[in-house]
Amino acid sequence: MKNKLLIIGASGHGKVVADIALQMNRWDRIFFLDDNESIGLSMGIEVIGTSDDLFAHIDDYDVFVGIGNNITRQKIYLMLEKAGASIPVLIHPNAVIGNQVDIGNGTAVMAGAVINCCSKIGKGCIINTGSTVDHDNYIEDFVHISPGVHLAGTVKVGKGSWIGIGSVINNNLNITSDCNIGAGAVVIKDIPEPGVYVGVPVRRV
Ligand SMILES: CC(=O)SCCNC(=O)CCNC(=O)[C@H](O)C(C)(C)COP(=O)(O)OP(=O)(O)OC[C@H]1O[C@@H](n2cnc3c(N)ncnc32)[C@H](O)[C@@H]1OP(=O)(O)O
Repeated sequence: MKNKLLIIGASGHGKVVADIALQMNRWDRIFFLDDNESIGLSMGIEVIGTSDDLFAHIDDYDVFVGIGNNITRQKIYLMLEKAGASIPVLIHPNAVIGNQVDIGNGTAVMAGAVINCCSKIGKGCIINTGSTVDHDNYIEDFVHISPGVHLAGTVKVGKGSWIGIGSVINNNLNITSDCNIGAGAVVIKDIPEPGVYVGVPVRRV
């Protein structure tokens, strides 16, 4: 662990990530990188360069990808991992994490999220504000569980899937990789095919 943190992405998601890092009180200094060169400061935190500058900083900083898009976050995360970057886990102090929960590097757990016992969360995930991930879930890498989502017990969510805000997933279900579940959806059966699913119960669109 380094005493400085560099967050890639200074807009919406990156700011929430920075807020968690500040609340964790673990780093002496926090900075952003962002490809929008017009952003000098975000949340009062200095933007010190663009993604082109990333590898110049890798030895001196812990690095976290603060980008909400699953594909972009995965791409940058894998580059960082390959380069040997130190990538922390960020957990808001007001998240609740149960016993025997395993959380991969590069994952952010936002305020009010609850991850119950024996769940495994992959790397580069977002467990967003006020979502609940109940017991024995398996959330693969680069998944986004949006704000207010409820995953019942023993749910599996495949790599890169995005579970939309306020949706509900019944217990003992598998959602495959690269799915996009719409806002407010209810999933009552396995989803074995990648795609976009909306409604109550969900239908593919
Ligand atoms: C902190 C944060 O902000 S985290 C981010 C939180 N945001 C989210 O979770 C966003 C979730 N995204 C959605 O719900 C989106 O609407 C998606 C991804 C499901 C669909 O987006 P698109 O692929 O662009 O689909 P599009 O908008 O063209 O809609 C396709 C059809 O699905 C319907 N539809 C789209 N979303 C929903 C939804 N959530 N519930 C019900 N129907 C929906 C549309 O009305 C449309 O129906 P029609 O063909 O009969 O007219």
